[in-house]
Amino acid sequence: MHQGQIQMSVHDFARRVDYATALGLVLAHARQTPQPVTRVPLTQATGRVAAHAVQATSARPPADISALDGYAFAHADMLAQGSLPVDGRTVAGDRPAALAAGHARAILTGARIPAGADCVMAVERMTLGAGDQVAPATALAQAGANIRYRGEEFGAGDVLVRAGQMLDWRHVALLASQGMRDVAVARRPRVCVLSNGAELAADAPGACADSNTPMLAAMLGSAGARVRTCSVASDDVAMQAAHLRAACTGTDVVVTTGGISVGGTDHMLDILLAMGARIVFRGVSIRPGKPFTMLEHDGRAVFCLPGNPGAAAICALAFVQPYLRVLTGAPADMAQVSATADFSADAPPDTTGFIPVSMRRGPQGWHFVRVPTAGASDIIAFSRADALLAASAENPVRAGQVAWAIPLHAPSALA
Ligand SMILES: Nc1nc2c(c(=O)[nH]1)N[C@H]1C(S)=C(S)[C@@H](COP(=O)(O)OP(=O)(O)OC[C@H]3O[C@@H](n4cnc5c(N)ncnc54)[C@H](O)[C@@H]3O)O[C@H]1N2
Ligand code: MOO
Repeated sequence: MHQGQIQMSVHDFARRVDYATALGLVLAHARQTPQPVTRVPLTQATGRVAAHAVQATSARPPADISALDGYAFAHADMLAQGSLPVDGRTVAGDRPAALAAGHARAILTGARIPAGADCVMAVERMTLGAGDQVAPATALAQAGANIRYRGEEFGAGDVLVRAGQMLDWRHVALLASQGMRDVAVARRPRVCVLSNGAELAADAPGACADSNTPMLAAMLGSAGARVRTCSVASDDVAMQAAHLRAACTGTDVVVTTGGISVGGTDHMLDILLAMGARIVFRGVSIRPGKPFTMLEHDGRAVFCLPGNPGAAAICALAFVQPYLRVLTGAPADMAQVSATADFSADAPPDTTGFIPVSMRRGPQGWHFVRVPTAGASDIIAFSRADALLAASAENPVRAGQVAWAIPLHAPSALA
């Protein structure tokens, strides 16, 4: 279909944009479409993005406290008298009475320092003698020793979590230390992944298993999206249109794979245009992934990824993931990794080539090593690689020089 001259001007890739332009358009759209805010319990906050900055409501420690189990006393008294009688015991959670003049106080770790004391020594460094007198068994500690001072970690009003911070156990600990039980976060983007093509039917003569739907659900789900999927094992326009309309219902983002090139069964663009969608860009000068097309439908982003699984993965990593991050208020490129390239690569003019690389630790640090790939349909290259390097005429990869890459997995999975 659409073999005519006029039709081709909409459908072909003559007006494709370059990588930087496409990414800029993707991120600009995300910035003008912020996610609503919701509150989640701290136990469910990992992987969510803080909607606002959170400030400390109280200092930490909230008072001067003992770092040890031992005895608290006035340094000058111990220096003058050599030993001091013990006037009692203070434990964590107490509000201790002031130290009786010329006395020591038994004190436990985390307990408040009684007024009048300015030094703590560990119990194993002191001897307790007749008449409940304590004396240093070793050299007397310095004044101020073994006291954790009020606010030495942070003060009331200090920023504990920045807006846009991806939360994990570190922030959970900080917020819990303030008595907080929940936190305001951006709602998880609701994504529908829709694959299409008659070859996806199990009984098709040349059946092809749908790997794109599970792949993208896994990738975008681990990037924080709430993903639902739909596999349309047909090239029928009416059926695909019905599923695309359903995909748009109740979602923030729609991701399609397949049916976006210029073949006779590539219907995604026509269906979306008929639904009133607007083209943001049609095609990108990247390899693989050239047919990647972005539309906007009723305010939501619709990303049409090529059906070739390797190309679909690259477009999702390079564009959809940053989109989802920015949508939730997180920085777009928080996940880039750098290392020294151990190979050189140029890209054809006006094209950005994506190169899978593995990361190897050498005596001088980490290196990017090229992973062979069969191209746009290749998915095994990704499981042999750790990151994805972008090479262009302006930014060629040069052996011995530092390069930046999009990681394919969490750093803990590095061999
Ligand atoms: N005349 C031109 N033809 C093509 C061009 C071009 O510029 N001019 N671009 C080529 C490029 S580059 C790509 S990439 C493909 C993209 O085509 P589509 O996005 O329309 O994808 P399909 O044709 O539907 O499928 C391509 C390929 O991928 C397999 N596939 C599809 N869906 C899935 C899935 N869910 N899971 C696994 N594999 C899937 C499908 O069987 C095909 O082998 O267009 C070129 N053509
Ligand atoms: O750009 Mo296609 O995605 O190379 O096969």
